[in-house]
Amino acid sequence: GTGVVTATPEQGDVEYLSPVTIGGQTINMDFDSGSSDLWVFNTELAAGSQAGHSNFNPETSTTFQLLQGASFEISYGDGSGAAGNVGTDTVNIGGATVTNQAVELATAVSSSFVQDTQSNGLVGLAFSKLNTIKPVQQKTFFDNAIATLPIPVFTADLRHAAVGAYEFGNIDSTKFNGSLSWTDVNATSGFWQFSSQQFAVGTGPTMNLAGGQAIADTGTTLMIADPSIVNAYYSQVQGAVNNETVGGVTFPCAAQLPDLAVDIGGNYMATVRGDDINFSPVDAAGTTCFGGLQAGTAGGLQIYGDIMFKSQFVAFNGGNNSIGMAPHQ
Ligand SMILES: C[C@H]1CC[C@H](NC(=O)Cn2ccnc2)CC1
Repeated sequence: GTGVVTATPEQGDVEYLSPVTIGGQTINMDFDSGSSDLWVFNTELAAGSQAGHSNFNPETSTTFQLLQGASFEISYGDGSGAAGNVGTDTVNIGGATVTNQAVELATAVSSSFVQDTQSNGLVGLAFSKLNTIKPVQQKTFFDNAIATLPIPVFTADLRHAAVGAYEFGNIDSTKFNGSLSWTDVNATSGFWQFSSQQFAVGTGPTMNLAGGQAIADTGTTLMIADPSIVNAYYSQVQGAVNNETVGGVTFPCAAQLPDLAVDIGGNYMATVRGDDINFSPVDAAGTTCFGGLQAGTAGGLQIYGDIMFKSQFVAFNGGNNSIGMAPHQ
């Protein structure tokens, strides 16, 4: 069958949380198309880490089975991480159900996860080759579910400060304008990766980024692009500065922010709304704002995170390794 769950943004759209039922216990988790582990806060964790969270209890699940000798250890691009043991259980996401899903029970989590009490773990939706379970790597929920889905697809419909949805096995055409533009994905890296070699700032000329590559990453809050794109963009924003203290580009909150169009696989120019590039105030007075578009390393992999998803409905096709995109309706 298909599955559909809400995707509810935390304050400031830092991340989006969706209900996942594990062994009959429903827990709000962060769906991450940039990683491939499903790990959860649980009763094995130290009490101090469990505090404030929903904690899966493997002992009260009648379907949980420990995977003897298996463990996981994952670290994320922002320096956060988790590690622990592994079992299997029935995982149900809005009706899409996998009976023998690897469920990773963290016994250690980094402080940023402990502090974020709205989030109780991640559901990795990148390719299974990135799964960190040892000695035997396990599959993602999507990989396990794909054969039972009417179509081998999941979609992300993320919104600014509003409830959106993740859907498995169905493309809801009422959620986007026009038709989806499809692009082949290079899964070699394990990410939903595509070429992104052109961009345009506002109504300006299309510019080239030779060899540009990007991934679609729902688990990253911002949009991390090549410095050439970031410089071209903020050169059009009065008062934009590279603010070392804050750790990125800031600008006056009243600034007029142009849209940014980025090439998706040579097939489609995805327009990211300027409003969504005004990410958050950095000062109490709300005078100075932090940019949703920030620079990565020159020539490095670009990470199109939630800032892009707020403008674009995205379909991930695991049947033919492609990504479909269209503006939200
Ligand atoms: C090379 C890329 C670097 C950025 C990676 N994204 C994340 O780490 C997103 N995330 C998940 C939990 N906390 C942050 C994806 C790989």
